[in-house]
Amino acid sequence: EDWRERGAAMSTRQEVDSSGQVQTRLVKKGVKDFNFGRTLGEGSYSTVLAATDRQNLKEYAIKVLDKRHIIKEKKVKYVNIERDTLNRLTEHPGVVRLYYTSQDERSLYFVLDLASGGELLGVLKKMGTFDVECTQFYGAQILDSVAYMHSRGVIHRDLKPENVLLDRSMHTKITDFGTAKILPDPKAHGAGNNITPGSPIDGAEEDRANSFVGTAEYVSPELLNRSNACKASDLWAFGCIIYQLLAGRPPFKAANEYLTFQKILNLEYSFPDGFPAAARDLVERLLVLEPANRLPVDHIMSHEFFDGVQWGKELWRQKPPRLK
Ligand SMILES: Nc1ncnc2c1ncn2[C@@H]1O[C@H](COP(=O)(O)OP(=O)(O)OP(=O)(O)O)[C@@H](O)[C@H]1O
Ligand SMILES: O=C(O)C[C@H](Cc1nc2cc(Cl)cc(Cl)c2[nH]1)c1ccc(Cl)cc1
Repeated sequence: EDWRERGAAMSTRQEVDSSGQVQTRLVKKGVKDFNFGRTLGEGSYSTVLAATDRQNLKEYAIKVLDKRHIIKEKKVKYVNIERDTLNRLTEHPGVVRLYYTSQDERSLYFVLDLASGGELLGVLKKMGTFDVECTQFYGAQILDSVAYMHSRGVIHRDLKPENVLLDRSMHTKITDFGTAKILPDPKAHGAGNNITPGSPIDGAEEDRANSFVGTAEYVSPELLNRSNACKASDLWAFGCIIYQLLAGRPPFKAANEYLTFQKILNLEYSFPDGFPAAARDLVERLLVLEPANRLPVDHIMSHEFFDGVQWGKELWRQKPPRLK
């Protein structure tokens, strides 16, 4: 049955019922069904541990959050947005998959895909810069994943090499959806309020979640001009990432956030000598102040810079180019 396919989330228990019959019950897995391993990393409100499912020996990443800390730091909204967003994005190889959530009296748990290759940022720092072939491949995987998110009505709002993880075969897995925006579903008119059941939030927290601004170097001008993020905001960040993979540094970087924001609003950046022409043309069509004038996803996919890239399933089956 389908629960076997979703094996990660369910396990069976043998129980004797009132008439003495042995019953096989389907129970949702708890964290006690896992052997916890090494710490993969720490966030401001979370610890991520490698864990092995004792039953099927599969490896996962489990993100553990302390309930008291989440509530004290007023992050309940973010945790529930992360859960709601990940629950909408389960059908793409380029997005970290959430198998299920769990909780006990002290903690919340996200049981996620394990991305054991670390962050793209780490690989880039080790390499210095990527060559065109690697930038094409990793750029294409990130773009394919962003296209999927947008098709599911999700804007990431904090795309950056730090949030692009790598799995064991060095394919990308985008993570960190706590600050994502879920666009109102055009079909479901007035379907209830948008408060997730079981999440005590107040208006101030709601406003904070909406007024979120991403990481300085990748934030789009419209977000700095106090207007809301749109899908094109993720494409601005994508342009910054393509530039950074080839140049080894993001296009807008200054001594402090305020000066970085000024550079963004004045579109103050330049290309290093030798920056490949096709990549330059693509970046120039993405780092555009007016969101509506940025290249849309399908035009990016057919841009000269991505000539030769096989989009769709093939992109996720092929061996990544060796990082040299
Ligand atoms: N699915 C995963 N597989 C492997 N490592 C992961 C996974 N998810 C997160 N990590 C690593 O664990 C660390 C903490 O991630 P987490 O999402 O908890 O916090 P963060 O978003 O990095 O930090 P902050 O909450 O301050 O933004 C990160 O450095 C990340 O590289
Ligand atoms: O079971 C679900 O999926 C819904 C719950 C909702 C939920 N219960 C919470 C309790 C606390 Cl104390 C804090 C938050 Cl953010 C809480 N969010 C939940 C549990 C675990 C996680 Cl990681 C996210 C959301």
